[in-house]
Formats: sequence, C-alpha cells, structure tokens
Amino acid sequence: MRFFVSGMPGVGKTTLAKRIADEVRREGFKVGGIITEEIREGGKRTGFRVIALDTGEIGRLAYVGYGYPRLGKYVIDVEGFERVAIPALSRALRGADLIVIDEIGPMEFKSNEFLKALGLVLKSEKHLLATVHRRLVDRYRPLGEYYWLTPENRNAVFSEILGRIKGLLKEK
Ligand SMILES: Nc1ncnc2c1ncn2[C@@H]1O[C@H](COP(=O)(O)OP(=O)(O)OP(=O)(O)O)[C@@H](O)[C@H]1O
Repeated sequence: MRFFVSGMPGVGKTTLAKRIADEVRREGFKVGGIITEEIREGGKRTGFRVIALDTGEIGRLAYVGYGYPRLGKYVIDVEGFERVAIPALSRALRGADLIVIDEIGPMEFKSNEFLKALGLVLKSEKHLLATVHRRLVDRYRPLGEYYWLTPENRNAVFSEILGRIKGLLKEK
C-alpha cells in the first residue's frame, strides 16, 4: 500500500513522516528511506539536509548561495543529496518493511538518480509513505491513498496512517 501526504509548507509533513517511522520501527519492523529537514542558523533557514532513516547518515540537499542548479534562493547540492539518498533508497528497496520518502518535491527532482530510484520504489510492492510537495500532488495521488494535511487533521491522519501500516505489516 502507498500513502501520499501533502499540505501547505510547515503544516507538519516531516514531523508526521518521522513519527510514523519511529513508531513502526518500535514495533520491530525495518524502516528505510529518507527524511528532509531544514537547516537553521541564527534563527534563519539556510538550507535543507537529507537524512537516511536506517543509518542516520546526513547529506546536504540545498543551501543559500550562488550556483546551479537552483530553486529560488537555494542552490541544490545534487551530489550531497545523492550520496546519502540513493544508497538509502536502494537499501530500503532490498530490506525495508516500510519505505519513507520525505519528500517528493522540486528540489529532489533536480536529481535524475532520485527520479530513477523513486521509479523503482513505485514499481516495487513495498509499502510506502511519501510526503509530496503540493505542486506535484496530481501526479502521485492516483497511485495510492492520499491525505491533505491541515493543523486540524494532522493528529488524526497520523493515527490513521500508522494504524493502517501496522495492520498491513502484521498481516504478513
Ligand atoms: N502534530 C503536530 N503538533 C504540534 N506541532 C507540530 C505538529 N506537526 C508539526 N509541528 C510543528 O510544526 C513545525 C513544522 O513542521 P514540519 O517541519 O514537520 O512541517 P513540514 O510540513 O514538513 O514543513 P515543510 O513545508 O518545510 O516541508 C515544526 O516546528 C513542528 O514542530
């Protein structure tokens, strides 16, 4: 089963993905994939990092500066992102009970390797929880269960997705 979660910036998509990953792992299942977090310095957002869920390895995804490719004020560190994200997704495809991808978004799309890995994940039978940038929702929502997160529903959506994933994993 695939779960796609979208919502406005800052609504809690990353928090939900992390909490579900933690809970599923606590139940004794293997969770793989990636989490994207902002990098803050002096109270300001200066970029984004990617974290491998299984190893905790960290790579840079984007930073404020000059360079290419870019998205708004951010330069995308395609190499830094791929170094962590691509092996993490390969390991997840081989061995995880649940794959988490936070997030499917325009920054990640600067990486062809990410697009390839995402294609393999979507071709596989693995259970997937992915957060999706709101501009890309139309492409992914037909591929699974879709939730639009709001401050009002985020705890209910968390419980529902977690309950369903646990049910699916325990069925096996
Ligand atoms: N369920 C929740 N209850 C209380 N606070 C929350 C909850 N979910 C998220 N937050 C808070 O809201 C802020 C933004 O959360 P988060 O980074 O998860 O959002 P996001 O949707 O992933 O943001 P982005 O658009 O940057 O990807 C954080 O400070 C987080 O602590």
